[in-house]
Amino acid sequence: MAEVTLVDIEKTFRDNTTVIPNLNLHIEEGSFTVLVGPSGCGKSTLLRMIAGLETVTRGSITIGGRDVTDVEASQRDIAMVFQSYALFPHMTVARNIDFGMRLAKLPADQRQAKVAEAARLLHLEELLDRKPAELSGGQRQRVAIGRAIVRNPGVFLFDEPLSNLDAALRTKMRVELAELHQRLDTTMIYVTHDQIEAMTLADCIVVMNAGRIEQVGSPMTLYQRPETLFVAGFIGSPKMNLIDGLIAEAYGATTLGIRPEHIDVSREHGDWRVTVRVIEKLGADSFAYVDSEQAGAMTVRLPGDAEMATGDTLYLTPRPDQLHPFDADGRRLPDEAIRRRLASLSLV
Ligand SMILES: Nc1ncnc2c1ncn2[C@@H]1O[C@H](COP(=O)(O)OP(=O)(O)OP(=O)(O)O)[C@@H](O)[C@H]1O
Repeated sequence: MAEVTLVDIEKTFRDNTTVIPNLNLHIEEGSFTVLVGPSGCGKSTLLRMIAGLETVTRGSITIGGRDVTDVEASQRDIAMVFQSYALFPHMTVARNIDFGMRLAKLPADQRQAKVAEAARLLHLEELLDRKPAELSGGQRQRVAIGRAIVRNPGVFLFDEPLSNLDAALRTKMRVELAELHQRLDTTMIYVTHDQIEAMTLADCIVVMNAGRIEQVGSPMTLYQRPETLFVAGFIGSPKMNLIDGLIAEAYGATTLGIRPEHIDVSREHGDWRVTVRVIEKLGADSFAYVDSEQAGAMTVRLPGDAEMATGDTLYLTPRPDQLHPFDADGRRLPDEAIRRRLASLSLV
């Protein structure tokens, strides 16, 4: 188990594109940290630099207190699991898991015990004699994780390990990964562009945008208190409503955010009169996509059994304590700004 610290990291590729200008990050020992952000923001590059598969242009990386900036990947006390599994097709599951330990010339009895332990942890006991082609996608990914586990690394690195799996299997593997982290209690750093994966797996999320860190925090902190407009729009599904114009200005903001579940809905009265454009029924909840003259297009959460139809008129009232005000640079305004405004409206 080890902590990871990145200081003043810059990455410029040989063609002179700077993908990461200057990044500082401390990853706690034993944490499950998820790097999340849109395609091309530099998540994989950052992970590969921690792994030692990519050099850093400037700055330093320490793992478990040891400066590994110029240390080879194999000597960094890490194990990496890729999206593509990278299994040897001609070897059995047991041989695949055993491979690194054979190379390292560990004694046979020790290797056997470790393969058996990994197989037990990952529910692979019945499959040890099969070849990768005889396994499902989820089972192959478990073998790849098994190969990482037997190395007993201080840090596990995962690069979008579930993105080749179908939705049902992804959910199952997500739960298994969370359990694995609880059992092993090892630092895990996980790259994904899927914010649901980030919210459910992480105890710490790092939101990246164009090579910079937007915010670091627990899933609920990012959800309840996004510090930037980018994080507000990125975390949460369906997305937070972001309202510009006069309504935002009335709160001293350039943009006002309100989540679909934080809007009270009435048929008789409220702040904004809206027309229902589309209703999406998901069972437990429904989402209404509505249009209003004052606030533009918005999404509102309703109970699953709400009787509602396209063209209906509704009145919406945002909950005052759930508003997120942002300035013209996309930075969150201090709470006092909104409290003052609400006080002047006698809402609090
Ligand atoms: N070897 C390279 N040379 C030049 N540019 C590169 C190289 N590798 C990656 N890049 C660029 O660096 C940027 C970040 O890539 P990276 O793979 O880290 O993004 P990502 O956030 O992981 O994206 P995705 O979610 O699509 O995998 C991209 O613009 C990419 O084109």
